[in-house]
Amino acid sequence: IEQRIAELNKLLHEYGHAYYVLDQPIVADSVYDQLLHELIALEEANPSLIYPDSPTQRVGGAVVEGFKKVTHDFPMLSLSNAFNEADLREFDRKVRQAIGDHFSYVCELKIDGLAISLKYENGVFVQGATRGDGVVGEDITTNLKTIRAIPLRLKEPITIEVRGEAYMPKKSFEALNAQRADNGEELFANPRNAAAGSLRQLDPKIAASRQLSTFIYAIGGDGEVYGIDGHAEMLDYLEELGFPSNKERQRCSTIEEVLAFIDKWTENRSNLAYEIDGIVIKVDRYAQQDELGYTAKSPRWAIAYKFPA
Ligand SMILES: COc1nc2nc(N)nc(N)c2nc1C
Repeated sequence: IEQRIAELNKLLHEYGHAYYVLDQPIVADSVYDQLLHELIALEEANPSLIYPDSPTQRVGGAVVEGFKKVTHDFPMLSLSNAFNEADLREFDRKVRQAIGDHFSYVCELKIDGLAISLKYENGVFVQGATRGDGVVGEDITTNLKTIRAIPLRLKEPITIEVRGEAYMPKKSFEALNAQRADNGEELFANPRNAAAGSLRQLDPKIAASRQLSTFIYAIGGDGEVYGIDGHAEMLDYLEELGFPSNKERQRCSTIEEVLAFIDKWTENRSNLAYEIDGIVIKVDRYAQQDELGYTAKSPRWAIAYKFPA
């Protein structure tokens, strides 16, 4: 029995990662479901053999009375905004004034969801929180556990805090609103509101039914601690650990390349499976980010270009 339970945990972890994190299923849903039901049955008969990170534990949480407050170990940043080419060129001018011309940007899609922080101790997911005011957020661990793209255990037993965007894919949003229309319920205005509403549910079973996902885009604290000296490299490392990160990121050497990336996604964003509200541009290397530093509330080494509303 122990051996079969261990094998099922391993298989379901691998299949789940491929499907929910890499978006590259390796078995049919029916196979996954069949194995999951076998594990549920074995765990019911042998509760002492339930692994804490078993996929059956994702929707285990009881209904909570409310969400307790959490002070982030590392404050969650906010990005300054750019609305047009002139803003972007001004940002680029300031960067070059501070660190010269030998650097590259990393451009990423700005997912239209809500910011979350995930804490792992020795590789195990222990706490998840909303951004709140950047310093104090709300503990929504039980709801975040229901997001299959969030690994319950990392590939390495490390202690790390990561930040990302929780979001509702367009298809899930359309299905949810169709169902609400049938039930005569009020519709959600957009996927962002639907995602926020889902993660504020006191009953994790409701959050689990909303098919949310996430992309991880940063860590809390100092990347050099992990022997990594740039953001692009950090995103690759986070993927190796088992986190989902958005693959549409691109290194750009000049603001012209950044503008081209923005044009490309201004055109193509309707083809994405999720909504984006802009493009985030970051200076890649940590040493150069440190040189640029921060204003009172946001980094000088990054900017968020917002699409026209
Ligand atoms: C470094 O800080 C940040 N990085 C980000 N990256 C992406 N892709 N999207 C965001 N919304 C985002 N937000 C912040 C505060």
